[in-house]
Amino acid sequence: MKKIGIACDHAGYEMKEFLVGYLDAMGYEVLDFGTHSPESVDYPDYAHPLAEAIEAGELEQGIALCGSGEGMTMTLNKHRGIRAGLCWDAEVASLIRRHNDANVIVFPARFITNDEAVQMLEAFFSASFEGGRHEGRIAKMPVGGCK
Ligand SMILES: O=C(CO)[C@H](O)[C@H](O)[C@H](O)COP(=O)(O)O
Repeated sequence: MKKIGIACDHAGYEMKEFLVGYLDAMGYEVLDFGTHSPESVDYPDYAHPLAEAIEAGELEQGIALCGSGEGMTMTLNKHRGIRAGLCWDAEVASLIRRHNDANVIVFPARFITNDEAVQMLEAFFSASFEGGRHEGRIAKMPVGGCK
């Protein structure tokens, strides 16, 4: 069974709950890092634990959500072992796997529908890293990281 981590702030809470149900129905084992209510919280408090679990090898991939997706993406990408891509459509969701070997997909929950999120997730899960010319580009990414 494939294990997937998911994290959000209050702005992504409702969509996160929907996606947890969807992933469960699809047979994924879901590790839910919260948040667990619509009460206002700070997205880094949820982004860092998801990133750390991936870096520790507990998970291969994750999903993150906040209002615009930007705060989650910025925070996750401070981790050397994380390549998080903010997605607005299925083609980009596929490309972040195929070209960037992304290990986290991020959704702007206040700007997309649940159906759009599912379409992007399906594209993300069904794509694989193509390697080749993209290998060297990925190798040049890490600079420091805060974590
Ligand atoms: O980090 C963000 C923006 O880059 C997220 O979209 C947050 O969810 C958003 O800032 C939360 O906004 P709120 O007014 O505190 O609900």
